[in-house]
Parts: sequence; structure tokens; C-alpha cells
Amino acid sequence: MNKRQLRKQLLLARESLSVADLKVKSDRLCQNLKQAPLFQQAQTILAYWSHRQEPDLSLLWAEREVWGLPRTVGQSLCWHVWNPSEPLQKGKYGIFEPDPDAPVLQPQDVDLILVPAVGCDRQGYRLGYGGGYYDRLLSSEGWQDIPTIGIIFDFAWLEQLPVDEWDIPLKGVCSDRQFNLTLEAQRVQLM
Ligand SMILES: Nc1nc2c(c(=O)[nH]1)N(C=O)[C@@H](CNc1ccc(C(=O)N[C@@H](CCC(=O)O)C(=O)O)cc1)CN2
Ligand SMILES: Nc1ncnc2c1ncn2[C@@H]1O[C@H](COP(=O)(O)OP(=O)(O)OP(=O)(O)O)[C@@H](O)[C@H]1O
Repeated sequence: MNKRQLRKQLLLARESLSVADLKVKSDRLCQNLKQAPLFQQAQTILAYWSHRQEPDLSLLWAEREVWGLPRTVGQSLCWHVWNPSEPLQKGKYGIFEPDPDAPVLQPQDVDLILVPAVGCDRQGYRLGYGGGYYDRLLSSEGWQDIPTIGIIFDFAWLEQLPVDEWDIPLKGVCSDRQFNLTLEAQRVQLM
């Protein structure tokens, strides 16, 4: 299957989850993240506001006062400081975004990126909505060395995704069933 067909199939499966199932799975996923040393040791974490039944990270908001949320600006993502008590506004694609006047986060301010995904594979490759936003971000100056964790429900964790030359593998994946660093990330950490 190519990326477009896979995206369609995985989005359909995700959007068929019941509200109750979505909550149970999202809360389990948040618990798995909370237990990961990478999460515990990170100060400033970039997250996302759930869209189209993505795992809902709400259970995490109480864990930190400062988060980073993205705003799409042209072809890029701009990251703003967000405190969970602050309101968000609907942006392009209907996704909730932070106030454009909120302080901007630079890569040196960031310890961890929680990357929303439609699917991930064992090597950490990611399928997104097809905009290329995270691929462009993670290939740009300053952003390459920040740990990245793909966030998905377990059914979207596949053996192997089709890979394009611009795809950059994530360091790990977290689902409602497990948190896993890729073999490559584990190898680099051991060195
Ligand atoms: N919650 C959340 N916020 C996020 C992302 C995300 O994946 N999840 N993004 C991650 O990048 C950025 C937004 N990226 C998006 C990219 C494309 C579409 C979209 O709706 N695309 C069209 C057509 C795509 C196509 O060419 O096939 C569509 O799906 O109908 C939506 C969001 C920033 N914010
Ligand atoms: N580093 C990059 N520089 C320029 N263009 C890029 C880069 N990475 C990806 N793109 C462009 O983005 C488009 C979408 O890529 P892809 O289908 O892999 O997106 P995605 O990872 O699913 O989407 P998203 O990150 O928005 O969720 C591709 O057509 C590609 O041309």
C-alpha cells in the first residue's frame, strides 16, 4: 500500500473509535509517557492539540506549567509557549492553536517533541497528514538533535511504512500499549 492509501485506512480506523475507547486509550498512553525517563527529565516539551481523534494528551497538562504548541505559518511550524489554562483559537485545518502573541520557543529551549502521527513503524518512521510540516521542522537547523517521540494508538504501529528520501525517523514511539525507543536511538545512547 502507498502512503495515501495507508493514511486513509489508518485515519478511518482511528475515527471509528468510540469516545469511551478514545479516552481509555489516551489516558493509558499518557500514563506510559509519564513513566518514561525521557519525559520525566524533560523540562520544556512540544506537544499538540488533538485533532481528528488523535490521542488526547489532556491528562499530561497538569504535569507541566509550560508547554509548546504549534501554529502553522505558511509551510512551517512556529512554536509558542502555552500554559494549559490559556485559551486556544482555531487555525488553518481547524486545529486549535496558541495565541500568535505568546512567546516563541527556539530549538535550544526544547527538551522533547511529542509528534502526532497517523502511523509509525518499528524503525521510528512516521506517516502524518501529508503536509510535510514535521519533516521540514526536523531537518532544519537546530532541531535535528532534539529527542522525538511519535504518539499513536497501538493499532497504528506497523512493521514497516513506505519511506521517502525526506522522511526522518523518530527516536521512539509511545502508544497505549508501550513506550519504545528505536534500536538506533538505543544504540546511540549506549555509545
Ligand atoms: N494535532 C495536530 N496538530 C498539528 C499537526 C498534526 O499532525 N496534529 N501537524 C502536523 O503536521 C501540523 C498540521 N498539519 C496538517 C497537515 C495537513 C492537514 C490536512 O488536512 N491535509 C489535507 C490534505 C492532505 C493531502 O495533501 O493529502 C487533508 O487531510 O484533507 C492537516 C494538518 C501542525 N499541527
Ligand atoms: N525536508 C523537507 N523539505 C522540503 N519539503 C519537504 C521536506 N520534507 C517533506 N517535504 C514535502 O512534504 C510533503 C509531504 O510529505 P509526507 O507525505 O512525508 O508528510 P507527512 O509527514 O505525512 O506530513 P505532516 O508532517 O504534515 O504530518 C512531500 O510532498 C514533500 O515534498
